[in-house]
Amino acid sequence: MVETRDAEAVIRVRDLAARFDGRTIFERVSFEVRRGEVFVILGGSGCGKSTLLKHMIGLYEPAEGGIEILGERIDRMQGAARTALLRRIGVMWQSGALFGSSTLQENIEVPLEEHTGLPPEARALVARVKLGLVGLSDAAGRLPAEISGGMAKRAGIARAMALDPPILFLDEPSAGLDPITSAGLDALIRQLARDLGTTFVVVTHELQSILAIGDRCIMLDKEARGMIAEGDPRRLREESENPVVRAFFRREVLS
Ligand SMILES: Nc1ncnc2c1ncn2[C@@H]1O[C@H](COP(=O)(O)OP(=O)(O)OP(=O)(O)O)[C@@H](O)[C@H]1O
Repeated sequence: MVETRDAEAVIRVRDLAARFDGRTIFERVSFEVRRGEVFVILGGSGCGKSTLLKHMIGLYEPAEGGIEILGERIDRMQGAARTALLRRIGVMWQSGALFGSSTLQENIEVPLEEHTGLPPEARALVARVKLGLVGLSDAAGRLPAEISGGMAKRAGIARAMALDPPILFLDEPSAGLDPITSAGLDALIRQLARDLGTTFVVVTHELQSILAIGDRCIMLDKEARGMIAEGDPRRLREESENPVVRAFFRREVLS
């Protein structure tokens, strides 16, 4: 595991509250994500994991509190400054969301075409490098329909990395994958964090993945409407005295 204790914070969430139509999803959520770590947001269905992720990438406006990404208040930014900040983060949604009629290579070239002035041959080269990083060099010419679910996730990561973002957000990366494919994806995430120094924020409720990839995590809870744990997932499994946290990590059923 990467030693991240003294690393600088690249994301700071302070006293964040999310409300929809007067209904509080969570409140008083505060934590930091440090450079180069794999940070996991976990919790049961409907506790607000995706909602938190959407706040962190500026899609939702906080009801209270604020979010700093790479030293800038994303929730207060607008226009060109906001677009520039958003270019510095990559996001892979659960669906992967590849363009079905384009090859993997073309899919990865899309953000390069939209956001850079690189000539076509340089875009092609960068796309090849990104596909190589996720182990898909041989699949560059294939269409999304011609690849497996695990390959689609890898391609989604390659596309999210097209602009070399220092922070990557992954929404339920192992959803729909069998355990072996999922373990391969976990290994890839760890490798990218280690080799490239990329910071990962991963939303998941897959216990095996959390233990395999997470340097640190927070756990949200629907009933508590907020955070009920923060720290190294392996330590939480051993040491947490919160019955909900213990039950989650030890796969116990709460009575
Ligand atoms: N735009 C929105 N408008 C109204 N309610 C919303 C909106 N987005 C999320 N919610 C509500 O917030 C709650 C938390 O949803 P969210 O999708 O964040 O949970 P989650 O922890 O990611 O769940 P899951 O693991 O099932 O994906 C749900 O009750 C959902 O209906």
